[in-house]
Amino acid sequence: MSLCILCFGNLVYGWTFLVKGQKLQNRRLLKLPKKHMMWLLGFEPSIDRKPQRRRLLQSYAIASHKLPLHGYQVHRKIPLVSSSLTCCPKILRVFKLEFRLLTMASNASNGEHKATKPPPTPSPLRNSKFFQSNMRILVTGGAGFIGSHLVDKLMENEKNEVIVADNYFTGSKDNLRKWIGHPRFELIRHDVTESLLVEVDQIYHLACPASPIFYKHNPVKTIKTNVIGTLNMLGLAKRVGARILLTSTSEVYGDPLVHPQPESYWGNVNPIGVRSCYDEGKRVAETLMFDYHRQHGIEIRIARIFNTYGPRMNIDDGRVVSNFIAQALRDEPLTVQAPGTQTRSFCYVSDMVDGLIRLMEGENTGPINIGNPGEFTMIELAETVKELINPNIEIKMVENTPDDPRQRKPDITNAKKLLGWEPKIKLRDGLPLMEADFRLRLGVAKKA
Ligand SMILES: O=c1ccn([C@@H]2O[C@H](COP(=O)(O)OP(=O)(O)O[C@H]3OC[C@@H](O)[C@H](O)[C@H]3O)[C@@H](O)[C@H]2O)c(=O)[nH]1
Repeated sequence: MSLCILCFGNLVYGWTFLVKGQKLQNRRLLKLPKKHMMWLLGFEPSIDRKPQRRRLLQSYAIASHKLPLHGYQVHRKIPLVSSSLTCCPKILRVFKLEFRLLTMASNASNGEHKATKPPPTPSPLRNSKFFQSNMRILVTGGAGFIGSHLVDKLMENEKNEVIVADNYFTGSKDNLRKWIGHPRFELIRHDVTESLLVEVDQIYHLACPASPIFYKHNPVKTIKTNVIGTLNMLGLAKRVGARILLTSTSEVYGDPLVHPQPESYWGNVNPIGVRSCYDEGKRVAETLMFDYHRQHGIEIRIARIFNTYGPRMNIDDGRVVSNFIAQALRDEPLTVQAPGTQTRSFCYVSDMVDGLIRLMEGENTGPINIGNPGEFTMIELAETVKELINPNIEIKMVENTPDDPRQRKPDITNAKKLLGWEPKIKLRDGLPLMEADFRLRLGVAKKA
């Protein structure tokens, strides 16, 4: 592999990698400190203002003789192996990153899903930030249940700056109160169905109501959020050259006929049902992600999230775990929706966040299932909540809603193999952690 750099004075205008006969080119303005330029060129850069001489003499190219040099002069060859660049680690970092971005276009990133273009050039800001090893990260839906836990984890890294965009439809500022005012944190009231202009390196795109009662409340808005919201975030990723992760859902499998569900299963979804604003919406969002990847080279990641629970879920969120815990604490009957034999697999939120970050940081586009394969019927879940939280409570069978999936369990072979991820927290250990948070928020003390 060899590298050709076009530069003038201490400004680099672009570079070309030659790998196995293939050229990977990028145009990018990069200002390097003089000492780095000297190291690259092997002599001190000088600027000659006369245009012809500028082209012939002072526009230096460092290249293999195999590369067409567009009329630039060859000064020396640099084989791009670590040993030749280790003396200048900052430059090595920039070109390694650049090389990774460019090879993405030529390598198959997900089996047959090949990008036809290299990823868009990251903003100059991102470039300079790599010298400080900083990442500016946008989390849409960051005031929500999973989003706020993700923000906590990202903020633990002192090199991250986090921007949250949330319209507070289901999220709450309260979930982020410990970060408000922090110099590395910014909170914007923003609806993703409108475009957003920010300079970021990574986008975690979570924004969308996730509880069936909320997403069915305004289905047109839900599908707009999934389709227009994802289009807007992909447009942003394209403009600033950011990597984008979509939190898709196990609902893309609909009422699955394959059990457990591997990522290769195409699903069994009702396209005109009451849940389709969400499940079909997320399916379109996945399509958009892959089309932007194939057509524009955008770096994408897709997580298919299975049922998740933990502290900060909305108390009256309507989902089964939050419902059962709130009911148990309020001494109300646990409402099992008929027939009660339908199954779900519940993942504790810290495991979920860990999986999302691994996916973002790794090299696989996905889609990858992130969920806990421990599978329970709703009757079993009610009995567990009763046993752990309130043994005197009644379990009551109530009517179900249309199109409720009868079974759901993730096949996490890919997550284990590709991300080295698997959940650590069992349902019986996670429920008491959520109970403690609900007790605090409901003001219900534990009986002695
Ligand atoms: O009070 C209740 C609430 C729900 N249920 C049952 O519990 C099961 C789970 O329902 P939930 O509302 O918690 O969530 P669902 O599994 O239907 O949807 C979820 O799927 C995965 C995620 O992407 C989403 O967060 C959410 O859409 C359903 O079978 C439902 O009928 C009850 O038995 N009692």
